[in-house]
Amino acid sequence: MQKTGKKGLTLARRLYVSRILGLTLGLLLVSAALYPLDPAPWVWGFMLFNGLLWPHLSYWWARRSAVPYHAEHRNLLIDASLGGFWVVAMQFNPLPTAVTLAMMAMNNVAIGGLRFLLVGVIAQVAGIAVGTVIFPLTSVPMTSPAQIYACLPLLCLYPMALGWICFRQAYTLGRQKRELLALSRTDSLTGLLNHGAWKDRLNEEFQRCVRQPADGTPCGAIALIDIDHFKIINDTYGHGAGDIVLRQLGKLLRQNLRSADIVGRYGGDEFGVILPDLTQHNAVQAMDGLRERFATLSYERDPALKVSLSIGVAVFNPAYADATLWLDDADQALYEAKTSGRNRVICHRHRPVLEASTVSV
Ligand SMILES: Nc1nc2c(ncn2[C@@H]2O[C@H](COP(=O)(O)OP(=O)(O)OP(=O)(O)O)[C@@H](O)[C@H]2O)c(=O)[nH]1
Repeated sequence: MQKTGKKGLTLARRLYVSRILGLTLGLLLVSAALYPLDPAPWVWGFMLFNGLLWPHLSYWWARRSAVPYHAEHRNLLIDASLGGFWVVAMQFNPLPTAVTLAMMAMNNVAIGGLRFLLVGVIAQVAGIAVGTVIFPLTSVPMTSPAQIYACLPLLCLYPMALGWICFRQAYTLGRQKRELLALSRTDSLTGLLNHGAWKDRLNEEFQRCVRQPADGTPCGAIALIDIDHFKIINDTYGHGAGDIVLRQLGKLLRQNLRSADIVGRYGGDEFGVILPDLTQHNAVQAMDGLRERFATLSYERDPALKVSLSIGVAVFNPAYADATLWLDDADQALYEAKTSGRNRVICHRHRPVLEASTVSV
């Protein structure tokens, strides 16, 4: 993340490194091509400025500008036009010319796609036009063996560096995409799966149960958990205290269930749990253990606060056409738990399984 909030600072930093490398190696190539042409001293001076000072000056310029992103686009156009200029100064020496233009094209297409490639070509043509006025063509130079060697470092190292920069960028984007995906599936208050993500897992679990052979092995159960009189808790102790209760319940669920169990915040004060491979008896026992533990929790901020849970459980039934029917049965059991006095676990089939006062399965 950019701490300053300026758009394009990361791009400017990336270009700073690649510009230092590209122009330093380019300096070697241009010097080798210019040397036999015996250019004026100012040409050598300008070449040294372009190769050694321009990378730092352009970075400083981009950092100081209000929008470094735009400044870097301008800098890249200056790079391209200077490239055109040096091509003429080298009297279109074939290999240095081809390497210079190809490396710049690769740079521009990597930074701004085809559109920027085209704009870069126009800038190069402008640089060539200026160069032609200053350096009229006098010969048709051939590339000497020394000049071929002078081209090799740029030819070999620069594509590798640019490839590495692009790889790092793709890697960072991939990581950020994964982080965003995880965030989009997480409930920010409790850190559990959110409604949509939990329902996706329920559908997956339902499909697994449908595929499971009917050999008597239990497929599992789901539970809907609702905090009793949560509205009164909010009204009496404040919304902040209500949030603490929700977080406590999330923590209790995370810490007391198996790693295979899938917990999510279904919405408001309602939580969903998928309990793979458990029998009805075991699922109800696990939920009742949670209910009891939660009822004993105390709250530092509000010592008088006591909170209970109502829980509806439904085991998988092969007759279900889809996961919604499974969920409906758990919801119906939860409704029964609420209407029959709260603070209890009810398993679907309209039969009270566990109550606060009577623990029998
Ligand atoms: N503090 C807090 N409250 C929430 C949040 N999301 C929903 N609520 C509140 O949760 C309460 C849920 O209340 P109801 O659905 O009426 O249920 P209840 O008061 O628990 O009553 P019963 O379920 O019948 O026992 C509402 O007052 C919502 O405003 C949240 O993220 N934080």
